[in-house]
Amino acid sequence: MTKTTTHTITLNNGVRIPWLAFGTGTALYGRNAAEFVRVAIENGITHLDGAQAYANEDTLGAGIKASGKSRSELFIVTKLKSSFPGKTIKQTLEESLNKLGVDYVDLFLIHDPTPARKEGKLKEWWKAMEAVQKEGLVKSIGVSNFTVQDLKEVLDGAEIVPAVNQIELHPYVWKAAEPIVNFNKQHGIVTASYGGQTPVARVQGGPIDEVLERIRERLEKTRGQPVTSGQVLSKWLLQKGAIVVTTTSKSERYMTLRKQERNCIRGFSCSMFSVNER
Ligand SMILES: NC(=O)C1=CN([C@@H]2O[C@H](COP(=O)(O)OP(=O)(O)OC[C@H]3O[C@@H](n4cnc5c(N)ncnc54)[C@H](OP(=O)(O)O)[C@@H]3O)[C@@H](O)[C@H]2O)C=CC1
Ligand SMILES: O=CCc1c[nH]c2ccccc12
Repeated sequence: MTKTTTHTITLNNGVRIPWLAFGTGTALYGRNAAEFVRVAIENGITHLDGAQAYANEDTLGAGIKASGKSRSELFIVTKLKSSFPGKTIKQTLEESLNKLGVDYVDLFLIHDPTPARKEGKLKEWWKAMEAVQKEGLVKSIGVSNFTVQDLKEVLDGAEIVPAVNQIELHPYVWKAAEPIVNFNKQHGIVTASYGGQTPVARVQGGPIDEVLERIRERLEKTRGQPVTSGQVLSKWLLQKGAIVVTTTSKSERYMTLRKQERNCIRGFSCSMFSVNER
């Protein structure tokens, strides 16, 4: 198997997380993700973003198995679903591990603070997250869609600071996201982004199109090779210090994703990143 270069960010517990992740939600939600995941891994992507709510952890697991990659070469994420009546957080995680066919995940996130917030149970949920990390079922724990207020509540009395807060991040939500990104940074929490391609994938014709096009053209000229608006958006995320969780349902875009990582990082010196061979 060929070795690939992976750009990683070091989390607050010393664990290294690959900067680019392949997501199994949105386009792949509830679908058989196996072949998409296998091909993503074949194209050098080692960070796989799943969730209990995506209803496809079993096929994410099948794709991982079919890739032939050893467990230590992959970074597997899953997220706690919003509601799990009659079960404990640990039980839902054990079900995920079973479906994924692994005995630990690299990162386990609380997907959505809303239900716990409503019931005043954010601290209780976080205690249960800390417990599964201590038991070795997950290497790192974190959160998703958490506001500054949610984070403050969890940090008050936490034994383990969340390693990651995965949030929607692109220029159209920057005003709302900036305080969260800053708070994450101040507390050693790595920001992971989703929805980063929104300006090209979902809101074409918006006010930043012109700026994106200007930057794209300039980069294309200086690099002497094609640059896409999507790459410009990923570079924007990189400059904010954010992990990029993206996805595609089209095989022709896999190579672009990998190229996107190389092109985004090349020529951008950032002490946050380390490069390692896998
Ligand atoms: N924590 C959370 O609450 C959430 C997490 N996520 C995670 O993040 C992952 C990615 O989320 P998502 O919001 O889809 O990510 P992106 O914003 O990166 O969007 C990916 C989508 O953009 C399309 N796309 C990519 N490039 C282009 C282009 N140049 N022109 C037009 N369309 C393009 C792809 O379509 P195509 O298939 O045609 O290539 C794909 O469907 C999810 O799979 C999930 O794992 C997502 C949402 C919420
Ligand atoms: O991951 C993105 C979609 C999703 C599924 N469940 C939740 C809960 C809260 C926010 C987003 C999502």
